[in-house]
Amino acid sequence: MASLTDHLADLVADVDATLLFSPTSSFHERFADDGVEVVVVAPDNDVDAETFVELPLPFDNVKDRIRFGIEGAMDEGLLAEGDEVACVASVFDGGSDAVIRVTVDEGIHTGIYDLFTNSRAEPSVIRDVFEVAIELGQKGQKGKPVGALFVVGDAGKVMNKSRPLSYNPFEKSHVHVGDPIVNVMLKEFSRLDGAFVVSDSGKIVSAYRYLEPAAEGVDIPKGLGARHMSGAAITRDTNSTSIVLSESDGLVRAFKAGELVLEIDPEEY
Ligand SMILES: Nc1ncnc2c1ncn2[C@@H]1O[C@H](COP(=O)(O)OP(=O)(O)OP(=O)(O)O)[C@@H](O)[C@H]1O
Ligand SMILES: [Mn+2]
Repeated sequence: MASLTDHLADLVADVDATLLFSPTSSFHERFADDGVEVVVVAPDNDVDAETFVELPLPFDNVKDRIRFGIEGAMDEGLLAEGDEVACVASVFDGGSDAVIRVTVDEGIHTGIYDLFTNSRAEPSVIRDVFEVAIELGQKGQKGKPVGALFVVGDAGKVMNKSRPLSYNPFEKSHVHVGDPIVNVMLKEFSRLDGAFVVSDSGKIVSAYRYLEPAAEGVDIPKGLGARHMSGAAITRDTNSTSIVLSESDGLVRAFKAGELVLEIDPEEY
């Protein structure tokens, strides 16, 4: 046991900050007089933490969750390059069951925090679109895998860089993503070709859009096809964010400024 205890002591030695992921109140209180910066990362600030980073998605992938927390804390000036951080998180459902030590550096920065907080679209809109894409990835359309492409934010410009493949079923309607009925409609229409265009505030502007962004210089992982390429490229050509569900590998990916910033397996949610 001694070596295990030593290892744990090493893990947390001389850290500059502790990140507590979704702590209970009593657990959080124990850190009050610790003498190091404590940052709570959670969906809500139920524990009234002084320094708090809001998690918009549960991020089942612990690396993504930690990246989100660290990038958020960096953005708020709580952490800086070179800092040593102890992250206390739950990997299984058993409360705070893991301690992970991370050195803050550029390598950890994927833009995952930026994706939600510095997009033109409201963070809740990005989250709602993610949720639709994740659900669609879990269930498919009538049991069959489907793909879908959502371009969120800067809708006017996105419309200018695209053309209709057919009649727009959302023409003149004023419906918003996040509304349960609308989410059912989006899933129905995922059989249609092309992209959904969603405004900054979450209004569904169009379905059936064929995107025609300039794709030169867009560098996305090899093996991804036209849906992903056009979805990535439009985010360089406009101020939008794309959320893409792949029909072939079932993953949900997000692109911003022409780059892949997040990859989620819906089966893990
Ligand atoms: N430029 C585009 N704009 C909008 N939608 C597109 C565009 N190109 C392709 N798509 C849509 O993507 C669908 C799949 O195309 P493709 O297989 O080349 O993409 P992919 O990136 O491999 O995606 P998947 O992993 O889902 O197969 C097409 O049927 C079409 O609906
Ligand atoms: Mn394909």
